[in-house]
Amino acid sequence: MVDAATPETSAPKGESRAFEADVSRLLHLMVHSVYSDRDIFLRELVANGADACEKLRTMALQNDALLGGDTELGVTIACDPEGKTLTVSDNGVGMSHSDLVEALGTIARSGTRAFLEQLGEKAEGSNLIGQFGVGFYSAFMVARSVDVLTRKAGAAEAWKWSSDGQGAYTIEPAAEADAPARGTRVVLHLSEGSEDYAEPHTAERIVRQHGSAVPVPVDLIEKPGAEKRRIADGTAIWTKSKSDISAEDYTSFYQSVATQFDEPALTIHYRAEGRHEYNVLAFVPSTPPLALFDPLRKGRMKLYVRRMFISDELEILPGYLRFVSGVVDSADLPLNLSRETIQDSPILAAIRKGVTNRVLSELDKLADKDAELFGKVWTAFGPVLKEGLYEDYERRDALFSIARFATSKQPEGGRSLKSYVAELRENQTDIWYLVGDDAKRLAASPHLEGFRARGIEVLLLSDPVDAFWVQNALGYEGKPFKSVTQGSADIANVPLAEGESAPDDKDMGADVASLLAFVKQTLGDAVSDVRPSTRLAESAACLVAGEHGPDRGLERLLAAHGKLSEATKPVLEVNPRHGIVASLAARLQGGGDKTVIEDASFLLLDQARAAEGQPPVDAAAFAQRLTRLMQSALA
Ligand SMILES: Nc1ncnc2c1ncn2[C@@H]1O[C@H](COP(=O)(O)OP(=O)(O)OP(=O)(O)O)[C@@H](O)[C@H]1O
Repeated sequence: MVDAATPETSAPKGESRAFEADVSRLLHLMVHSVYSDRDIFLRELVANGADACEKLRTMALQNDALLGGDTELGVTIACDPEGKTLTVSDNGVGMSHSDLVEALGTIARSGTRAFLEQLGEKAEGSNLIGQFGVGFYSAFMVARSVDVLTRKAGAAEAWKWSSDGQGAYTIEPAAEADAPARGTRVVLHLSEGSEDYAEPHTAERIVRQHGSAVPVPVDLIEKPGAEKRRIADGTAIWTKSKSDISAEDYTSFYQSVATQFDEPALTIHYRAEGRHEYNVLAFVPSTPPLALFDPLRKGRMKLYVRRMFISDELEILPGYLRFVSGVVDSADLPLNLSRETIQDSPILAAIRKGVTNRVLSELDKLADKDAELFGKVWTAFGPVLKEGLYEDYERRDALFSIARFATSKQPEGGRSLKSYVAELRENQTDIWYLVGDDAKRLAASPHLEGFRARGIEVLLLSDPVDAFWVQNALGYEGKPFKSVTQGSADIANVPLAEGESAPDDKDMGADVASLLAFVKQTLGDAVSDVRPSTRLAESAACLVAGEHGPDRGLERLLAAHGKLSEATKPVLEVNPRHGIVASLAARLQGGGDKTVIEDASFLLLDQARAAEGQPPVDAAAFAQRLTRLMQSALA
């Protein structure tokens, strides 16, 4: 919220200032934009005017003198086809000198920053503008120069900001005759080829398309001297009944409130009644918003109280639902509370709980009703929703119910835990999982062989957050989660699938047992143990974590983030029935030169690491060993 009447003590007279470097870059893009839907600039300016009105309305609750006699807040668009200008005015909160410098010389919006980052060094990405909208600066898509005349509510002085979008702008005191009594007037001197925007029917068309999104009335003045005509009534869409709202109205409101340009995948509109009354209109996008993985995890819900905008900074939905945008309008919250007091209010807590539960249950319903659409939502937001599995114990079951996974049987994803559990194999007591950072590598992991041979399905978890929730989740429907790379895999009781065979420790002859002892001695400190595996069918060896240490995938993740002071030593599991193992065991029994067996021991370890996407323990030694072995094989 803006501070109302900050006195401007030592504001300089006329001065020229350079734009922040990023603004210049952005403006360059705007001016040279080839983006075809330039209409968005008007929508951005009208939205800014409406925001300014709402800010003032909220501030006036504490200090009604700010409104003075001018209490009907709104936005006016004035066309001048002859003068080739288009003016968007509001009688909202206005800007002081420092507000101007801050707001119109730098980049404040996180969305705009993200847009620039997304663009990287490329300049040709200007078609992205349309997808994200870039606020005030989009005016330079159609204007060769822009004047902003503004007077902050309650202030005596007014300011004029001007720029041709070429790297600098000027600010000077506005002539009293030019200045609005309160609020902001943005005058666009239209550039060649954009003169059509000075035509009243163009402005009217654009506003009508998006009018239901604007929470204050919008008037049109068709030409200088003409009467105002109302073209949007400013009725808040969420207070209307569903039957009076068209799909287009919902979409355009969504696009404006979410600053997204896609269709919503899910629209949630309802009125909660009972102990607390509030209206909710919330949307799940169909494509991920920018800055989705911003560490601040800022939400996108706005709080209104009886149609009065209060804040878009309050946490209404938990961080893992930060992709949901929309509005909550409470009938019960007092209007004169500070943001901090509202944040702690029990009424907001009740709203938070109600809306969170509702969003999750609507997602669950969508999953039942339209699996394909839900699949898209899960692909876009699953990694974010899964953060809830880690941090929202209370709703873990609700989240488990909507979560979908890639599994060894269904690597393309979309498997629910419910269906996993419904198809457990005979004697299978656990939900098995494999964690890593690469879905493809997981699907090809040797750890899965023994599970495959027994028809046991394994969840393949490749999102960064997976390693964390799965470690402290108790289980699902009484079945614990168990890592296939940790501890001993007691799956021997699960019968083999038809035509499959898999090793078990009983398969191991005394010669293999001596080989494993030799390998262990050779590898020394590099491993904590070497033992026969029930996990493997085709591969010769794999690495697993001890029973109590972190899972292999989690350990790699912690190490990558510098969160592991000392790596634990893995266990090397060897397939006792593998051809290599049998030959090595025979060679060991036969006595003679042990170099080959030593080399092979290290190579077994290194190739098990490679299967996990890890480099060899010692790259130079690895190369020498491999060369020696190839030489003797080729000799
Ligand atoms: N008509 C106006 N009245 C008062 N302040 C304004 C007006 N237009 C712009 N501003 C100020 O300029 C800032 C930047 O505007 P811009 O449209 O670029 O982004 P934004 O409105 O903050 O972003 P968003 O659309 O995501 O809310 C605004 O936050 C506001 O402080």
